[in-house]
This record gives sequence, structure tokens and C-alpha cells, in this order.
Amino acid sequence: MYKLVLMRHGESQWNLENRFTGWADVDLTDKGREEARKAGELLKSEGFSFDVAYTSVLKRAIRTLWIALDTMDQMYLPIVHSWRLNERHYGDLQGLNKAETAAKFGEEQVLIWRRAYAIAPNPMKVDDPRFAGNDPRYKKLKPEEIPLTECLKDTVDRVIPVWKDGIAPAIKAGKQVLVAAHGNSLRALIKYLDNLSEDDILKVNIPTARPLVYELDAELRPIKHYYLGDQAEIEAAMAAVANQGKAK
Ligand SMILES: O=C(O)[C@@H](CO)OP(=O)(O)O
Repeated sequence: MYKLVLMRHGESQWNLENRFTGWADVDLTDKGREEARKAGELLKSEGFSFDVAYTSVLKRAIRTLWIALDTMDQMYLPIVHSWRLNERHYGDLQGLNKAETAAKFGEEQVLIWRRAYAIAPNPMKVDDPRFAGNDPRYKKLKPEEIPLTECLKDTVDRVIPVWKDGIAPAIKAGKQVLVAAHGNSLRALIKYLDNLSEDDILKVNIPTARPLVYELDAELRPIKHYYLGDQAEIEAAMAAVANQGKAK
């Protein structure tokens, strides 16, 4: 039996401000840093120790990983950064307030933009200053790999190669892997691992900086999964994520 730990980043500035984030490179709040520290404490107290970590190229996930590894006294770990683990690109919505968008376009429309499997928000324009093609960290990507918007299906398609070519072989080689990423890139991985239907993944909301343990069989099929920590707190944090798209 193998174990894999998935973790969303701690609270970011735009989580606090309730803004669509996607590929915007927003940092953690003080609370987010504290959440990452607590996650590291929890992992340490539960006896976890890792051999390699995977993360995105966005600082909220990277910093969460650094803080957790620092807390675990595992800063020496090799870290693989992959753009494929970035948050789902939110297209033209990036930067907008979720509640204000719900008040303007309706909660139902915002739920579609946030959680529909195959419907993406309107694309960003290539001459938009927010366009990732202008950012040096993406200069090695093929133009068609740089998103202007994504639905979760698009995110699944670009996350799976880093699973198949990086994370899965590392686990099979006996390495203990920690993945620090984002709400929707982790939902993409979870949809694939658990073979969830489009309806089932719609209801999955991932709380910030809560270690999610997957137990996997020899073929890396999930046996079970569970969050470490106070279950009532985790339930409340998941409900709070779901409610971010309400008009208030
Ligand atoms: O804004 C985002 O990029 C994501 C994660 O914070 O939000 P949501 O849960 O609305 O998909």
C-alpha cells in the first residue's frame, strides 16, 4: 500500500478578498502562512516524512510547501515545480470579486463558471497584461499550452501528464510524495484518481492547507482517502469554499 499526501495552499490574499485567482501569482496572507505551519506540525505529529515534493510555479503553493517543509525540518527535499499543477486558469474572471460577480450575473452562472466540468469562463485576450505568455516562467511552453481560460476538463488534461510522468513513477519507486497545489488542480487530480463523474466532482471543495492522505494499491488505485486534523473544522472550511460564489 502506498500513501500520497495532497495539500492545497494556505489562505491567499485573493482568497481573503474573495477574488477569482487562477494563474494570478498572489501570495499568502499571515493566516495562510500560519495554516501552512499548522499543516507541517500535523504531518510531523502524524509521523509523515517525505522524499520528494511536487508543486506549481505559483508562490502561494510554493510558499505553503516551504513553510510546511521547514516546520517538518525537511527543507532539504527535492522540489519539482510544474506549471501543470497551477490553479485552473480563470480566464477573464481573474481578479474579479466572486460575490460581486454573483450579484451581477447570478449565483447559478457563477456556480457554472466555478464548477461546471466542461464550460469555461470567457477567455482572456492575448494583449491582456495578465496574459501568462508575457511571463518568463512560461517561456518554455508551447503557445497552445498557455491557457486563456480553462474548464476543469482542460485542467485534468494538463495535470495528468505530471501525474503519469512524474508523481506516479516516484510513488511506484517507493518515494513518499507530497503535492502542494491548488483547489482546482487538486480537484482535477482527484477526479482522475477516484474516477469521479462530472456530477460528483462538482461537489468537491478543497479547504486551504489541510493535508489530504490518499492510500493507494499496487496499481495506484485509491483504497481510501482522509483529511488529517479536526474533521468538523475541515467540513466547515469546505462549506466556506462552496459558499464563496454566493451573492451574500
Ligand atoms: O479563485 C480560484 O482560482 C479558485 C481557488 O481559490 O477558486 P474557486 O474555488 O472559486 O474555483
